[in-house]
Amino acid sequence: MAGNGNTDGEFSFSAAAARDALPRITTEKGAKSTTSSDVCHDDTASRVNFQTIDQLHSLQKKRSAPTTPLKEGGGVVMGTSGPTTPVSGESMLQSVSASLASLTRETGPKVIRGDPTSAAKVAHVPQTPTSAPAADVSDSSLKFTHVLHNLSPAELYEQAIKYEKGSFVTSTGALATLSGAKTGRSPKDKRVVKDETTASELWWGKGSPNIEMDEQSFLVNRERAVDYLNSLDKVFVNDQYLNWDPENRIKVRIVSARAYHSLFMHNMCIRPTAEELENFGTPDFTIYNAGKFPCNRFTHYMTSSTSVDINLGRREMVILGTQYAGEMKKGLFGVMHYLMPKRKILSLHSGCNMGKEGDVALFFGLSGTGKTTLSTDHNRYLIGDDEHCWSETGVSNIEGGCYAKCIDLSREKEPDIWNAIKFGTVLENVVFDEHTREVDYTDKSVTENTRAAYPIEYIPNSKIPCVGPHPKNVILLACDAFGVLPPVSKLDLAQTMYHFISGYTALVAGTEEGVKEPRATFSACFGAAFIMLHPTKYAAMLAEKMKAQGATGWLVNTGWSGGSYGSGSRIKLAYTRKIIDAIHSGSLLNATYQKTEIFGLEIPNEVEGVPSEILEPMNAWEDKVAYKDTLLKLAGLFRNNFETFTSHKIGEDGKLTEEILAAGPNF
Ligand SMILES: Nc1ncnc2c1ncn2[C@@H]1O[C@H](COP(=O)(O)OP(=O)(O)O)[C@@H](O)[C@H]1O
Ligand SMILES: C=C(OP(=O)(O)O)C(=O)O
Ligand SMILES: [Ca+2]
Ligand SMILES: [Mn+2]
Repeated sequence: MAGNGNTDGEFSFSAAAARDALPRITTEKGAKSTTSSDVCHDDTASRVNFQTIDQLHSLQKKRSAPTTPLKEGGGVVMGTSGPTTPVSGESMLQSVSASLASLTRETGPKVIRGDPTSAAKVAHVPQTPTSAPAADVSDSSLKFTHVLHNLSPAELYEQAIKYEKGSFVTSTGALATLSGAKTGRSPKDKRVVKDETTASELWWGKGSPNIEMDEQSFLVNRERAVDYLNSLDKVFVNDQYLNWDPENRIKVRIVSARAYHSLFMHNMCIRPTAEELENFGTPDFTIYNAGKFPCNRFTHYMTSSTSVDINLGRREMVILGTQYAGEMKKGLFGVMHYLMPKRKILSLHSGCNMGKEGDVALFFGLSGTGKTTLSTDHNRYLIGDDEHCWSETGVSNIEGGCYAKCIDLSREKEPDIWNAIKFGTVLENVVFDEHTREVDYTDKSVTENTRAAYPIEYIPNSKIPCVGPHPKNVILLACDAFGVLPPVSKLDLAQTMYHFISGYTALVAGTEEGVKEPRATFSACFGAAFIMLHPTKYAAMLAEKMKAQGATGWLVNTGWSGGSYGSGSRIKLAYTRKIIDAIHSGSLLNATYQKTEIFGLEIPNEVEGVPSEILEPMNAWEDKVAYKDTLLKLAGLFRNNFETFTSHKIGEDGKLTEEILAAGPNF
């Protein structure tokens, strides 16, 4: 779309007209105009730039001025009421048309830019002429699919509110949405295409998150998603980037049915500038998100109506039967876990921040252990809350946004996250007052997994670009609902690797009535759901990098103290923050330590601002016998879990492997 040089007559206001859109009230005759007889003078005398209501409305919106001249001339023009984008041109439409092309029919979709409700005619990409016989023409090939390409948050708000039930503006300006039946990820419905290459490269079998599917079944699901998307009046297309490391940036395209999904990815991926969008070209990876439209069980490998399918060969992902937006971000994370190690870059399920002195810390941990909460630290620069890369040159965030849990969110405890929930932020599955639209963050009526997705720059001290030097501290977070792991312990390299490979956390079993027993989870590399290669590959890279950089490992229990869930209590966030402060400042490195029994963890005798009684977990338990029993129980769970890894070597270093095996609990 041309900036101001549009001459095709379909769109009639110039930038200058827009600037002077509303008539100025002039008071030429000074005091005279204030007399009662002249009161209507300005009204009658003022000149207007519009003759009709439609024209008036057309003046309300000023043409977006792209930051660079556009290549394709002024052929594509928006209507007067539909959303606009600063960048378009035929190349984008052609590229989207290719993305949406059917694999089973001769004819591709007719794509057209802009909102279908828009009054004006807009340019479209005609179908590529093919030698298809007339008999192959179907109704689907006769209709247009409108493409809403990289809409702005404001436009996406309007789309969501107009067309998506359950979309509302909250009192702080966030967009409240509902994700439908699925309010969390569906790991059991994840499928990865097993072909000749991936059969040997990826981690398959027991413990692996990669449940296989064949190419044919993938194509069936892909066609299902594409047909569904093409059957809609409009689809949303986001062209964005992953990874702030410019040399290892990936171009992603997300085709989705909902404005909610488009805004979510707008926030979560890296947002291209108008110039970058202009030159975007062909994406490296494409997601077809058909949302609520299900897969079906006549398709091989399908076991439910939800399927999240990754095809690394085709560089595509298909989502059917779930609208949970986290599937998209975590699906792409899986792709990075495949692509980055090939380039000798370690992908990390961790938060990351940096102190004023340039000291970088990583926060590993499973969902709910505190990556987002603890990496968002008012005294430090936020590099990212969830997905990172560690290359030869340092760390980089994969994403452009954060995805915070909102349950029990409070302004006092987490002011930066609280303040990030404003215009542009997607608020999933929260409950709010129907009149004031104030959100009740304690309300779990829809789900316990309420979420806010916001651009990283909504955190005031975010580090843009989101890159930093090599980490100094590697913090492993475990929310131990058994209450036996110390609030903090210092780890040697072998222990760090042991706990990294174990990937332990134990949460209480959600909202089910009467469930008192914590449920232990072991998830290799603190993110088994997302890794693609065998865990030992990532572990070997982490060991090598930590060794080379002299980084220190720490294990921090953000869970229970003084008893298991039910008798003890969760360690106060304020205490955990003090512990983290002491790690960052270096003061904890110089503390005096003692070793715990069984797990052999080095625990400090003192941490500033934390009651010393809780530092040794046994002290905090009244019932010492129960403590010992629980500790042994947990140690047994660790040992069982690690059995699958005892036959694997970590990297080339046989000695390290032995040390790692010896770094587990002794009993
Ligand atoms: N001591 C603590 N340390 C960290 N988080 C805590 C603590 N106590 C309670 N919490 C809560 O636990 C949750 C941690 O979730 P989050 O930071 O989103 O985890 P992740 O990003 O690892 O999934 C937050 O809701 C936080 O308020
Ligand atoms: C989005 C997710 O990440 P986390 O809970 O780690 O923030 C998820 O696991 O679905
Ligand atoms: Ca998080
Ligand atoms: Mn996470």
